[in-house]
Amino acid sequence: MNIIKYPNPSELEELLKRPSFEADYLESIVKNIITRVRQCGDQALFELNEKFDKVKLDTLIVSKQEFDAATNAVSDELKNAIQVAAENILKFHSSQKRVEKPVETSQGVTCWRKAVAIEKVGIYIPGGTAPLFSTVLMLAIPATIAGCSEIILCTPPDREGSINSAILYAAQLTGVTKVYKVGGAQAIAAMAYGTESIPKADKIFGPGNQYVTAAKQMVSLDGVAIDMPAGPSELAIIADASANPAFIAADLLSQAEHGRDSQVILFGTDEYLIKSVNEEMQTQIRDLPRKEIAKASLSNSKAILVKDINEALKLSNYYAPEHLIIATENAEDAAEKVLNAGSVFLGNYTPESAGDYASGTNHTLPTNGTARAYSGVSLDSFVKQITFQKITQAGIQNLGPAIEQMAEAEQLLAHKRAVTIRMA
Ligand SMILES: NC(=O)c1ccc[n+]([C@@H]2O[C@H](COP(=O)([O-])OP(=O)(O)OC[C@H]3O[C@@H](n4cnc5c(N)ncnc54)[C@H](O)[C@@H]3O)[C@@H](O)[C@H]2O)c1
Ligand SMILES: N[C@H](CO)Cc1c[nH]c[nH+]1
Ligand SMILES: [Zn+2]
Repeated sequence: MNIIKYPNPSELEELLKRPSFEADYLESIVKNIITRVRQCGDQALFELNEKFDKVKLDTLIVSKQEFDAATNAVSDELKNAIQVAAENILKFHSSQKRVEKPVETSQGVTCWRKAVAIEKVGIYIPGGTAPLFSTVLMLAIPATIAGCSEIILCTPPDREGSINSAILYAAQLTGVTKVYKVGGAQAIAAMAYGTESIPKADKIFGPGNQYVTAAKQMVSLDGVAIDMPAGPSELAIIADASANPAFIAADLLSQAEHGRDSQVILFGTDEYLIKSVNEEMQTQIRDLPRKEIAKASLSNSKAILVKDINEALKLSNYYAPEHLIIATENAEDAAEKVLNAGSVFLGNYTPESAGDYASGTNHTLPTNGTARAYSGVSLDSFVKQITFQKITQAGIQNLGPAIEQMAEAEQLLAHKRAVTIRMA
């Protein structure tokens, strides 16, 4: 990783730039894909599967036999691990349920709010470079807790036309209704507009590469809701001399191995630590099967020497990482000053991989600086909050004059009459 010492504020924008495709190029490719799916439905999906995933299919839906075979193919050890993760994700997301009490805002006027599940949700499970079955748990478990009645899933097939067994096992375990063999921007378009085989969803969830993320953003302009832009993985680490360089190197590599366009940033207060982390990474990368991917993403990454923890926090808040590890003395104190991040990991024994798989928090998180305003997926993502109100006859006498005044001032006299007629 490139080491940068004490950067000037004027250099920050360039220094902390994310790797990305040229926007016009990405937009034109994704727009074409969406248009083809809207015009030709399943036929376009079959053609795009051939073009991008090199597989010729004659049906998109996963059959019962395929689900059964997948359940048999997953080892007991992996099933047990999935169970541990699923229980923690269930516990953490169930704790997010809350019931609000009705409020009498004025005498005779009662208002309340109720969370109601989004009926049809579409979840995208990445499968281009790695089959992310953990993402099935992260999306389908909160959808099930919320009570969504239809949970459909799209994921790219391999060259034999199969879906990874653990993805199918996790889908079955968590109540996914149907699974379809299609990936990329075409899967997002199919769930947004519907095709002969794939039903239209009310909201689309899930991470993916830049094509998937751009497609989600484009279809969201057309009435379908999306969770957030959850693109290529990112990790920032704030570390001081108390951090363990081998742990830090392992964490940086863990996100670098996701994809060539992943990015990892180390903000260190100690030059010796930064050097040791770099050396450790060179050793640890050697036996990684995905070392070429990790190397490519490390070329987009940086280690930045800063004067102190406050400076590191300032830069991290500016960068707004998807994940932030704080490996410093008194990490909890530093955490109080985090303003922008998707998910934060504190201390020396909290690897980011814990949140990716099994601690309970959600790993579908905002990237590309959108953590400045977006939250990661949670139970709230799968419900809409509907407000209700009930006004008694005495209540309308009480509140009516204020409404009449305001309606008259806005020159909306039919609004005024709807109140006056009840007060007579
Ligand atoms: N932010 C998060 O919460 C989060 C969580 C998990 C994973 N991720 C990220 O998700 C991404 C997964 O990416 P992936 O590529 O492995 O899988 P993916 O499933 O997102 O994308 C694969 C699909 O991309 C399409 N595609 C490939 N090349 C194309 C091209 N030239 N033109 C048009 N479409 C093309 C293909 O249809 C293929 O099916 C990684 O970047 C990872 O870092 C993010
Ligand atoms: N780190 C990814 C989110 O950026 C999530 C993930 C899934 N599997 C492994 N990691
Ligand atoms: Zn990960």
